[in-house]
Amino acid sequence: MKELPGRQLANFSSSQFRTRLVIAVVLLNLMMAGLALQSLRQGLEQSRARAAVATQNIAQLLEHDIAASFERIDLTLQALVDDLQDELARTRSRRDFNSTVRHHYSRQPALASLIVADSAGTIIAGSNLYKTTPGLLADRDYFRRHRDTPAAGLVISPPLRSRLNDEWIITLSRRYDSPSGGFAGAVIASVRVDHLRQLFAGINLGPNGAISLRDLELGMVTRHPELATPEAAIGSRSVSAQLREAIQSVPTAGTYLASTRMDQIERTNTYRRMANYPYYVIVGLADDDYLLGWHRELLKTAIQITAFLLATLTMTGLLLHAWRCREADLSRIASKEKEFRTLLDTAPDAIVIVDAEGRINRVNQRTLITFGYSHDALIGQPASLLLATEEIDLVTPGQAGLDIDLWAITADGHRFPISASFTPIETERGRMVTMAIRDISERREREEALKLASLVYQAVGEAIMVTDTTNRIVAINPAFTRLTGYTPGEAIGQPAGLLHSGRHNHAFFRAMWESLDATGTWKGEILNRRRSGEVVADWLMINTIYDEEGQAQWRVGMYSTVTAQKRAEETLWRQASYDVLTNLPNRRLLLDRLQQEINVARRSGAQVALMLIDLDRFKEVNDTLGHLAGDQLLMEVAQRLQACIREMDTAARLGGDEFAVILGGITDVTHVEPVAEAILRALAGTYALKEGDARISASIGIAFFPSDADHMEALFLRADQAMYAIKDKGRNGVGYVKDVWKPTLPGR
Ligand SMILES: Nc1nc2c(ncn2[C@@H]2O[C@H](COP(=O)(O)OP(=O)(O)OP(=O)(O)O)[C@@H](O)[C@H]2O)c(=O)[nH]1
Repeated sequence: MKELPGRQLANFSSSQFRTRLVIAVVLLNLMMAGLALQSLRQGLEQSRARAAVATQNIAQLLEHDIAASFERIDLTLQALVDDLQDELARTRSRRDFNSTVRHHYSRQPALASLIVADSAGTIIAGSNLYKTTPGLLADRDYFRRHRDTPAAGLVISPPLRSRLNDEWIITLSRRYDSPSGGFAGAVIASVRVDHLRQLFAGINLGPNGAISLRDLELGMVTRHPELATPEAAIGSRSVSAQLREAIQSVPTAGTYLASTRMDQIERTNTYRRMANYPYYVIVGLADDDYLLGWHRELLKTAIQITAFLLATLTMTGLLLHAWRCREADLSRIASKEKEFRTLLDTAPDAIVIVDAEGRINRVNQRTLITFGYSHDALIGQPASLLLATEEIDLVTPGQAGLDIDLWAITADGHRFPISASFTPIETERGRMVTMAIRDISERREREEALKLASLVYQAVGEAIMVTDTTNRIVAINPAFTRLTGYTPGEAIGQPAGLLHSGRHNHAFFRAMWESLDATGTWKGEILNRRRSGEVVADWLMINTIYDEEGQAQWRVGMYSTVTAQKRAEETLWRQASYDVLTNLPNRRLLLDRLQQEINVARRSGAQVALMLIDLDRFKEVNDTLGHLAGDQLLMEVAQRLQACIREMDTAARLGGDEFAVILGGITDVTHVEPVAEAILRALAGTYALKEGDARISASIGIAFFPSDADHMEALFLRADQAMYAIKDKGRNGVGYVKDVWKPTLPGR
């Protein structure tokens, strides 16, 4: 048989599929994660780039602001210097410059103070109240610089503690000269460091942003936000290594990433050295602030990636489950297909499945063996190829469901009879017809043989009766009707005992059945009763027909009439076996039957009872009523005896006034005594003889085989002894062996 496509699908390795699926899902997830990471990295870089640009812009802006502010202050200082020098040239004397100073100071709101010192460093004019302590500023670096270097120009100090109010300030100062050109003093503008810090505070750099202003030695000038740490103190040169490296490589401006020692916050920083002033402006945006959006993006991406992972895992799980279900289905289909193929191939019939076009779609092994084709040679061929009968139409629906005897033809042209049955089946490929073909050659031969046998059976001269296992008549032939007078209607269904004459005892039939059971045959003479009532001796031969399991199925009895010779033999036999006076079996036949019963009892385990019966004082009958009366009484005794026993039991006359009875097949010895008592009673009744009434009694001795004796002669002896014991006791009674004979087993 060809394999179905389902089997090929089932062969596709499921572990291969699972591995590929898992690899694909893992790769897909890795790809998604890679893309997401790439996008995040780009986002991070863009954010950093934007932060760098923002800090650069702010640093530039601040530089301009501070420079503009310092320039304005310088212009004020220069204007004040001009005014002072003009005044000194004009008056050649020192005068009160306070009004001039305050005039200029009022135009500079950024200034903490504006003061004028003379050549000794003593403040001589000021925007605010000032100390007139002589030489108060003489030790200031910027003052000494102006005094010693006429061309010093604008001098900007590092952060200082104001000697006027102790505030942190930086000073911008210029020298002014006397009309002779000598050093006359300095004008000094103070800017509160805190003022600069407030300038920085006005710029929004986020919660963690920072701006600082440092001098060229990187000493802290001011910082926003303020910190109380030593690193953030004015003058502190504690800066990150990254800043030092960046300034070393590019002193003018640059951007770097670092976390400061003072607050440990990671920032993108831009430093910028001011063009005309000794300061670095450093602007830092905290990563946490400017990456807030990126962090949200990161979270969103992580959620998306996780969702994608879960979705793909779920999909994979569902797919694997579906695959497993499909595999289970395929395996079920494959198993069904295997079952189906096994069924087909082990079927005793050739089975051919024919499609709607009448072409062979599928066949079993038996078809190939029966028709002698190869599988491939049959598939696709018209189904009529197998049939020798042309007119059968396999396709027409009406033909399906049909059982019909046809002729088939093998590959080598051999024709043989078949029984074909057509059954329609609906398949996914449309309606098909299953054709089950059975080779009936043997059946045909058997039928022919039976037909012949039947003819013989009908025509034969011997009477034949067939019985079944229940011993009922199932068939008779015309010769049987001629012989017995029974028609088939009267005989068939009746027990075989229909023919019994009642002349045979139990032992006769038992022997017959034993022979039939052992050998299947029996033959002998049997007294049969005709339909007319006449009893006739027939010669019967019985044979047994067995079924395939060896069990008896039929018994065939053949009857033939007993011939004259057989009749003569029968007469002789009767004379030798029966008592002439009483017509009871004589001693010889009795011994025969006793032996038969003993044989049966040996096999069956039952008991046999032998009764010896002797009439009491019979001589007196002879003596008083005459010998004929004695004969008559003996005949009457015979009849009374027979009336007391069953048909299968035997009553015999041994001679004189001695009789015997055999009771066979005894399973319970207590059943024997009532029979013996009945015989006693029957024989004791009055005998109405021609010569007058007579009364006698009898003495009975009973012995059992095998309990009293293990063979016939001994059995006889024991019964005789039991009988004589009764005679001795006074007659008219029943005696048993056990009463007279104490068993001395085994030598009884
Ligand atoms: N009428 C007739 N008598 C016979 C026949 N055969 C034997 N007898 C007689 O039967 C008698 C048998 O007698 P026994 O059995 O010896 O004695 P009994 O009178 O029966 O006494 P017990 O047996 O001792 O009770 C004898 O007289 C025989 O002659 C027969 O065929 N016909």
